[in-house]
Amino acid sequence: MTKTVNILGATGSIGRSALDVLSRHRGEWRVRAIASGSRVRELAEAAAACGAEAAAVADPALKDALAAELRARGLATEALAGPEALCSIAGDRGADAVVLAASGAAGLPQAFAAARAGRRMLLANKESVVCGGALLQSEIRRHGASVFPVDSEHSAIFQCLAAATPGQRASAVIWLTCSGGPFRTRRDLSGVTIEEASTHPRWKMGRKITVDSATLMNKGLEVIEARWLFDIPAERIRVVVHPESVIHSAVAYCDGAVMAELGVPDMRTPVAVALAWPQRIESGAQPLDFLHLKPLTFEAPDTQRFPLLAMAYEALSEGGGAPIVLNAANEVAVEAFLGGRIPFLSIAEVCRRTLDQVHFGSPDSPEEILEDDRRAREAARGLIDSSLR
Ligand SMILES: NC(=O)C1=CN([C@@H]2O[C@H](COP(=O)(O)OP(=O)(O)OC[C@H]3O[C@@H](n4cnc5c(N)ncnc54)[C@H](OP(=O)(O)O)[C@@H]3O)[C@@H](O)[C@H]2O)C=CC1
Ligand SMILES: CC(=O)[C@@H](O)[C@H](O)COP(=O)(O)O
Ligand SMILES: [Mn+2]
Repeated sequence: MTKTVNILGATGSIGRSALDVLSRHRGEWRVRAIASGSRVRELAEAAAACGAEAAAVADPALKDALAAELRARGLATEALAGPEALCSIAGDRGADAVVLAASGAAGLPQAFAAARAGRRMLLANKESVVCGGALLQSEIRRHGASVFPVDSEHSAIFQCLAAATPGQRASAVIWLTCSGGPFRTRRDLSGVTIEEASTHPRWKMGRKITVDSATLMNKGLEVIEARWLFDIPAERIRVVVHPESVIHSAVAYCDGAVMAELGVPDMRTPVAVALAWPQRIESGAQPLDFLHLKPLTFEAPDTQRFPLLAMAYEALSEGGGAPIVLNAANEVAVEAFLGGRIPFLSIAEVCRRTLDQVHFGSPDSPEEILEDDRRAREAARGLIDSSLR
């Protein structure tokens, strides 16, 4: 029987990878609804390509523009708009799975909606896991939702942990691999340009996550993401720089065995794993050829040049609202960097100062998380504005 899927963030890098994988399995999967932030033309084009029944933009003011784009393509796709429409798509009980691939904390309400509706969650939006923390995980458990990580490292860990018993997990150590980003070997980061920070050495991704990879904040977010997705404490999550990005992460067991997942860097693989698990389906990714592999290398991360990785561990250890504050400050700082308002090195500086200045207890609801997020953003923006004066 054909299964149905909804995709949040359908116009983005992950969304397009998901649509590509799905296009290879039209007999088994049908796209029911898709959503994006504000790019209505791209969303209508995606609707035309995948035949979605409904399409939604986050910006409520763009509903008519979206409807016009859909009409212009002769589509009967229903046009929806606003944050509630996106949450309805995320929590749609008529869909067999939902891809959560919006960028940033904007994806948090959608993750809670999917969790509360007990959905099969194909989860790429790491910021919702970072900000949602224990609360999101408890909602997932309470409502019987299931999470299939799409982030490449977490997909690898998920696969490496698949056969582990609770006892084996209890002492397992996670090795999160990290490409090192574009500045792995660059000593002086003071003159980094927007273009340099927006070019990843291995992966083609959205702008925000690409800059996060350049600061190593992406790895910091992924440490926090791993802590919650796999219920493993930070002390047993280690980061190793592996510039070739062939090993996507590994799990070390107490008997010395290390399970790793390898492959060419192509996000269609983790999307296909999440979509089909426990089956395996064609993703379109090239096979890995061991006979033509260059040497695989490893080194320790440099937390002096890349302080955001250490800051993420610190936020985890502080607990409460600290991960929300760090994530919010980072989103504001990356946006300011991409807008040419602050230099690259100020991203970490803004995060450091916001983390020192803003403290919240553990939130009790998604609304409280969003309020903490809002207040942390305000503080980070204040710091940026005062530094520019
Ligand atoms: N790209 C990758 O390879 C990987 C990405 N991830 C994670 O996946 C998520 C998506 O990343 P990526 O695809 O690179 O990002 P992109 O910037 O390429 O795409 C972001 C998507 O989110 C949509 N969007 C923007 N604002 C909102 C909103 N308020 N509500 C709903 N959707 C919105 C965008 O719509 P619009 O086009 O209209 O702006 C777009 O479809 C991030 O959390 C990232 O960390 C994780 C691992 C790898
Ligand atoms: C593809 C993916 O999952 C990204 O998160 C990727 O890992 C970024 O690479 P680095 O953060 O290791 O540079
Ligand atoms: Mn990743």
